[in-house]
Amino acid sequence: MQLPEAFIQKYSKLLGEEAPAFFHAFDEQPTKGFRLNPLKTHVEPLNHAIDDPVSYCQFGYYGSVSGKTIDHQSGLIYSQEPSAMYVGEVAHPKPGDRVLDLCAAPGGKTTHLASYMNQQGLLVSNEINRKRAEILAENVERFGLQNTIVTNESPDTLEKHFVNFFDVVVVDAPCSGEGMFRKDHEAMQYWTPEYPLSCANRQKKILQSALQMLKPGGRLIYSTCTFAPEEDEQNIAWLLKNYADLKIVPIKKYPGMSDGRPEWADNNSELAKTLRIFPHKMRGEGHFIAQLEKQINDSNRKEPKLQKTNVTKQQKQDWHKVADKLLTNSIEDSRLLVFGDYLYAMPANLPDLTKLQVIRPGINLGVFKKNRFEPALPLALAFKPVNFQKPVQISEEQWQKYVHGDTFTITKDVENGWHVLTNHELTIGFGKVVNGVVKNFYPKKLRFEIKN
Ligand SMILES: C[S@@+](CC[C@H](N)C(=O)[O-])C[C@H]1O[C@@H](n2cnc3c(N)ncnc32)[C@H](O)[C@@H]1O
Repeated sequence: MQLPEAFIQKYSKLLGEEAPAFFHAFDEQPTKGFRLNPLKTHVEPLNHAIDDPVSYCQFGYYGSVSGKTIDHQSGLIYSQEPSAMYVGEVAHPKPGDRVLDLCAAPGGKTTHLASYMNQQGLLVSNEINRKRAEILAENVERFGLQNTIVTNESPDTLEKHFVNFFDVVVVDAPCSGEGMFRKDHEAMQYWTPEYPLSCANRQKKILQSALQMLKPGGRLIYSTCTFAPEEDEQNIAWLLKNYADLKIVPIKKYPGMSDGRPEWADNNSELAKTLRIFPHKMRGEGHFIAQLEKQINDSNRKEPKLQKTNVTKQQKQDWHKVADKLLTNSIEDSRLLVFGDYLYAMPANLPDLTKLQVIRPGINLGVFKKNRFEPALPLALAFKPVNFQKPVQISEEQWQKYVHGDTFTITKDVENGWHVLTNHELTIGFGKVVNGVVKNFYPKKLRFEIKN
């Protein structure tokens, strides 16, 4: 790969003897990987081998993902570059925690963080870019997350709503993406010698907001997929100088992982506790990770007002008419929230969202049409087959028709009405059965064709 000349000069100087091996790694194939979704691992993948685990990630495997498979469509797997998997592993929130993923699209870290939370607590997954936030919401829904809301805010707006609120904040920062060069050659086109510094300034602003939202005793996980010291050790050095209440928490280093480089910042030896993944030392594209803790102080912590349900009597009736026949356990009415024509189930104890741009305030349960309610795909994906009454098992051939948007026939003894469709013990979506024909409600924008 033809790396920019200034890049070669910079890293020759920084890495010395190690530099040739580092540059050589850019000519190797990128490393691919995926994580299994523990919310759905009552079954093994159908279409992907899990014989090459990533040693440092509980859910991670090496291998590439095919999107047009039951594994992917059902949310059983999520494609993620292996070194990025260590960010979620370091963050490792507990069920019940309040967690913020501040720069979240397309959702690699969010889905990973949720994997430890077992649908409990609250995960706020935020993305500043609207289009990317919509893709993030799609991935959150595919993964079946019940405790996650997706917001589309700038960090400085978000910070006003969640002061000292979160147990864990992840800042997977927009960066100069030097670790992406091998995977995405275009990333190199943006690179100039000045680019890392301009990214570092933007990252400092994001970090300032992140710290406002972190509660005393909480942890901040900062990561980038770049090698640039300006965005990595130098930003952490800046934090330590400017925030007396922050301390670095060491990160466990697996074979091949490297210490952060104090000499690439202000020589503060604490910076060695941060972590670097280099592509010439491990099977991965490269990452920088730092973990910091906000010391306990006596700052005032005011609990925010909670979001109240706003569903009308008629809407409640329309929802229950469908839900009572579809679900084995009901969703509490106090969690129902209407946004436009859509009905959502909020996570428990959700703070008031009135002034925020919200893409998804919880599970999208469905849409109110004139005098009726139509269940939506995310409701099917958020639960297991056992959580639905009378699930209908479909074959792989029927699944292919379903994801293509076609109607298909099933045995005539299946009752008319809404049914969750399953394959291989995984929920796939909803179909409306009318006299042995399954009407297709798979969202148009997600449809795809399998060419045999
Ligand atoms: C490295 S990507 C995040 C990847 C994501 N965490 C994942 O694992 O899938 C950084 C994200 O930050 C967003 N971003 C860009 N400028 C931002 C800003 N000023 N504040 C917050 N986020 C920003 C980008 O749109 C991008 O989606």
